[in-house]
Amino acid sequence: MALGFIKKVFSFGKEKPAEESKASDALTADDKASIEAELEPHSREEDLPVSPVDPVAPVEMETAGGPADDAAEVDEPVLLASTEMPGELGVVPLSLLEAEAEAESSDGDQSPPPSVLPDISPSRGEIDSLRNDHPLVDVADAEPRLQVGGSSPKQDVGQYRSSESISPLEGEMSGRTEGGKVTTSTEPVLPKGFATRKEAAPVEAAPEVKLSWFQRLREGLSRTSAQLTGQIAALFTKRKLDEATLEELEDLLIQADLGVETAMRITDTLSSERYGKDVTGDDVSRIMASEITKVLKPVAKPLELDLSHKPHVILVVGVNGTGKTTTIGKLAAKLSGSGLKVMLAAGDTFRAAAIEQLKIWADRTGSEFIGTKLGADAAGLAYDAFEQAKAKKCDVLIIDTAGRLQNKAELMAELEKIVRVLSKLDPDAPHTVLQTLDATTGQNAMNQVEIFRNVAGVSGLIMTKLDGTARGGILVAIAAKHKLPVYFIGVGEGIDDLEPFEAEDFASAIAGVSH
Ligand SMILES: Nc1nc2c(ncn2[C@@H]2O[C@H](COP(=O)(O)OP(=O)(O)OP(=O)(O)O)[C@@H](O)[C@H]2O)c(=O)[nH]1
Repeated sequence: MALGFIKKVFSFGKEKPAEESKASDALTADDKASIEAELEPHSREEDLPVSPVDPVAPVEMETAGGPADDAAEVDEPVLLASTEMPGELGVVPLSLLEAEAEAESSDGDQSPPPSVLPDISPSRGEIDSLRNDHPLVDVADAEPRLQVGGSSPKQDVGQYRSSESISPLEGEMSGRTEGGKVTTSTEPVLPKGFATRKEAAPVEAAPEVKLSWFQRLREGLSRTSAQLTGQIAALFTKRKLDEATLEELEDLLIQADLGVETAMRITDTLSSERYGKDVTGDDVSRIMASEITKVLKPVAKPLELDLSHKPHVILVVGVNGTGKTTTIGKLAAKLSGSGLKVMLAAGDTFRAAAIEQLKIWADRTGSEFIGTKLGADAAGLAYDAFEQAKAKKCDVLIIDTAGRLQNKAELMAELEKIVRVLSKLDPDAPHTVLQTLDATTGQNAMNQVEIFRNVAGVSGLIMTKLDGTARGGILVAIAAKHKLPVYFIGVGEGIDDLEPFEAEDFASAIAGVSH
């Protein structure tokens, strides 16, 4: 296609018609040389001057020609394309170009108005000579490269884009000549020395992988297990099993909160199997997992519901912050998810946020909700809840309670009263007293079980936050001492992050072995 014209466009500034180059004539030869030298490096797109963004066409302008002053610098083989195509195929009507050329030739002032692209618009003479030189090529053919970004050439929207930002569609629209023939191609044909920059494929964010509950349990207990297995491995490096190593091992196991009873079970078994022989850390871990499983298996029980009660009343107790409210929400989700009608009662009347939090869980799980005002009598609320749950034929009523151990006497009195009131309505109520234990608290959990067991007659446990930096060893000690059922474990804050307690899983996570 109009190669002559393209050449002209590319060599703009070097072969200006006399009338167009008057402004630059004012420059000295030295000035010109320095300008040319300065222009030379602008062979890369990023070096081109950037114009203000066109509000009419706020599109992917990679390179834009500035107003007329800057235009003199665009002495580059930059292909031009329209961002907004006036008229058919975005071609500037010939009449406009002619009018522009006329205006230029008649205008005494040689510095063109900034809104026009005088530096690259062909003059009338150029257009005519283009016609004569290439009779088969319509002038319009050349013009998609010569664009004013609006319908009027007077608009200050001289958007120049490098060929790299010309879309394939535009490339297709802008026919070109090859060997004198008009061709169309989807890719813009670039001059030698140029290459189309391919857009880098967007980097896909790695999908967030949610760990399985067992992985979270393992991770939560990894501190306990890593510390323990590391110490055990160090203890048994190139040592035969003797009294001293057994004693040291027992100490390590007790420090890991497993309790004296379980620690002795492990050392006894190890001693009977390997006394006087070489022992590796793996041997100890395997025996440890097996002995812990034996301690936990009897307490890993499902939470039994007696649905003949309607409602089966579950009273949830525990120190504040151990996860009572969250666990109630998770339980409600499981129960209502299996079609049971559940009511949640906000018996922690000391904390407005606790009431609000339980209400949110009730809404989330489609459970009935009953609450009272802040500071109201919790036992009264428990009574009302029981009556209402009966009236509404709820299958399960779960009652939240306050857990401020710092006021132990008051707490004991309140819990005792709740239990007493409930048993007036049903001698077996509450049918389950669940205590939540925070796995990150370690040894303190043992004391908590003792206190709440005496006050509220705890009948089963749920250990929460086993996904955190848990110190799960204490559950083994509690199981060995209290033999209370452990129903579930909390492995996250989400509604589904409550798993039935499995002795083997827990034991192997603590011992750091796979099973
Ligand atoms: N990571 C983790 N966080 C938990 C788990 N269970 C509860 N939590 C968080 O522990 C915090 C305390 O939980 P709550 O349910 O409010 O505890 P609470 O015993 O009802 O506390 P009070 O209302 O103050 O008596 C909240 O931020 C819970 O999201 C769990 O299994 N894993």
